[in-house]
Amino acid sequence: MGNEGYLPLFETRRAKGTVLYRVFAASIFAGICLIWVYRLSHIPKAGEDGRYGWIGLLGAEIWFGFYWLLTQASRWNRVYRYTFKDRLSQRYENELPGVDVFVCTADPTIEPPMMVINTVLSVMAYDYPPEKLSVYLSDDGGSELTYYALLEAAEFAKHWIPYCKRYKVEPRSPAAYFVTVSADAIDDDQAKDFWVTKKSYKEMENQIQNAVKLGRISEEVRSKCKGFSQWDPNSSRRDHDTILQILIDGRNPNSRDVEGCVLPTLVYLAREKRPQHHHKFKAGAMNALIRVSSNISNGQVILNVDCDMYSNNSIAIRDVLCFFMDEEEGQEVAFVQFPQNFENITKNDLYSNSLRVIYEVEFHGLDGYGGTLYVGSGCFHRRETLCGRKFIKGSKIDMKWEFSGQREESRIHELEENSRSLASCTFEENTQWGKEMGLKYGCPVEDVITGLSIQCRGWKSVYCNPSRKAFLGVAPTTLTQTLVQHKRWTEGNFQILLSKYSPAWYAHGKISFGLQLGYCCYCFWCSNSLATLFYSIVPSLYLLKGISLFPQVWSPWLIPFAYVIVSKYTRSFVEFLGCGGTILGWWNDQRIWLYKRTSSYLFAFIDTILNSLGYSDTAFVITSKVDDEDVSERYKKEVMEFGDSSPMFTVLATLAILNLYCFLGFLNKAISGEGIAEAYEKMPLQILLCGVLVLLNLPLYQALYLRKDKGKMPSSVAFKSMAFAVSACICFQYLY
Ligand SMILES: O=c1ccn([C@@H]2O[C@H](COP(=O)(O)OP(=O)(O)O[C@H]3O[C@H](CO)[C@@H](O)[C@H](O)[C@H]3O)[C@@H](O)[C@H]2O)c(=O)[nH]1
Ligand SMILES: [Mn+2]
Repeated sequence: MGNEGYLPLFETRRAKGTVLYRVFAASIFAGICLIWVYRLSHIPKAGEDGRYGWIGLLGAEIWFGFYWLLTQASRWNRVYRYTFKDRLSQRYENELPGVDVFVCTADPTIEPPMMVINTVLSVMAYDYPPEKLSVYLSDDGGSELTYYALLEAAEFAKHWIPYCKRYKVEPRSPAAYFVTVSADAIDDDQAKDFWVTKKSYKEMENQIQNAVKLGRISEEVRSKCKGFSQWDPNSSRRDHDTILQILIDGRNPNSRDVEGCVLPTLVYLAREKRPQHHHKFKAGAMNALIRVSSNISNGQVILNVDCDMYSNNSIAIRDVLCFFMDEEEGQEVAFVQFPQNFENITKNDLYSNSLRVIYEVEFHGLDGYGGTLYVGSGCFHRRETLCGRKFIKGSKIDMKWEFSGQREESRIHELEENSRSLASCTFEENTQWGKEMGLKYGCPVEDVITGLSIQCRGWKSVYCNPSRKAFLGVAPTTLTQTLVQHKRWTEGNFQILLSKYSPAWYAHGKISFGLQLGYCCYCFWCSNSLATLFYSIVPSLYLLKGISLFPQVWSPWLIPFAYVIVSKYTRSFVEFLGCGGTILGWWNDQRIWLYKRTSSYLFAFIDTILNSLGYSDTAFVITSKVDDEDVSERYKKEVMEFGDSSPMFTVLATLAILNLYCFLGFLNKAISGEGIAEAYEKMPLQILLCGVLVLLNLPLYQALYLRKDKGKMPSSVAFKSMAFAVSACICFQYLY
């Protein structure tokens, strides 16, 4: 428009102190270069001690230096976004677009129906015109229990939504609301409604929990609702017809809440599943939802949330529309991603699952280069760009909502019937779905690759991180779950690097160079495993043998090492605290950093290679959102959980024991031989490295040797890893 006096709907501000940061980063890079020079110029000659170790370290340090450069892309140019929601209301309140919310669930045992409907209720209660809001629940578990819970939720919504709107409550997930808000803090005029609403919530909860305990739907309930007839006795989770029901039709004049206001549309969908057709995990579910919703509500904006990520901020949609509807810059924005925050993080974030630095620093950095990653839950898309539309400068996507009339109850059945085929197994055959349209198939991080392809078509994205968190989810609460989740992400990211859409080459020239580096930073996660493994094994073995691989105390070459180590860790420490972490949290983060690189990333690396050779299939292991009581007790006390015989633990324990053996062996030799001080002068950094590895592993030694509870390391893992570690040390000591 370029009109005068134009007031934008959002504003972008650069982070302060970038110049200072850049100077600091340049100085670290100078240190890294000196380390490379040192390594290259001091390679031991053939036949001298430590030649192979040295060359290996050279490789590792070149890798780390290169990777460090990649990570700079996400710090170089950080930006923050601020929206003007009042201007949005002033200009567009009557023309706001339709918004379709997709909630995904896949398994009623690890994603309990109560959790699912709380998420559904939280998004139904968005501060948004209800006739423009539609909520779709995709149930890949095809579960009668989830369906039943949704039926109950549709009833409860008639009380819950008016309650939320009248008293402007936050958060709007009833479960979260009733635990965070105490009755004493409620005004007298609200108190009565509070108790009535709470009571009806509890009643609903009871009904649903009883059904869950029973494991099936009682005949009495079944006979009350004809929807259950869609489950025939022969159908199973992996083999059933499309189940689709419009529980509330927002366009039906009769669907009203207790105060007579219109309700948002609510739809249950379990797409068709057949054993002979691959269902493509979450991407498949999302694509079915895109089609089905286009027939029912066809909102121009699509929000996806996982079933555990309830809306914690009822005005988040308005934040998003400030980006989409801004007259000058809005037309190039394809999606708006919110950070994923979690409500079950403990004080010191034992498993480092809050991903603090990624969401508080790195994504702001990527945003400065034209867009953040699409990371699934908490992302708003324009329907058209998600369906494959290319960006053309000057062409506009109209967001205005057009009211298409009311719909009588009799027509709902017809609508359900003709929507059903859109979710069938065969619908996508010979179409572009999963390729150019919708979410892409074949990658366990369907979101990241889809977002990248959208950006490669010329679109930008926005990272929106307001101070009131827009979504809160459930993070893994055991070490295994954490490592498995990271393995899936790492594997997916690595596949993207090797795919047609590789940010390393395909994206070149299509997205900005900074963003390209930013993507590479995540896509190269798994390549870190080899360098990290080398660094955490070989220097320790050489320490045991008394061979130095780093500069000695009085050598000037120690200075670049010391500078890089101190400045890099100081930055990381300050950054971590700045993102709201604790000191112990930072220490835990270092441990998980090590564990991820030496197990998740390693397994992801191996699997991706096997996969590309055709030996294995990619899977999507769903993260469990429930725990046994004693597991969650330990989680709350921040005691690490090792009670699982995962092969990842064997690797971790082997490394931990190896380092302990080397460290103790070295101490023993030094004390009885040349003395600690002399050994320290000769090998300061190796002692430091091995010592830190031992310190980081303290909880693991405890789990191996001291703990008695169920979270201790299983004896089979302990036995195997002892045998591996000790034999490796002995072989190295005597044979090499
Ligand atoms: O066949 C499937 C498998 C999973 N899901 C759903 O996908 C979501 C994500 O699964 P979860 O096990 O919770 O994975 P997370 O690692 O926690 O999820 C992150 O990573 C995923 C990609 O790996 C993204 O899709 C998610 O949005 C993002 O939050 C859940 O709602 C599931 O119900 C399906 O709908 N169908
Ligand atoms: Mn999840």
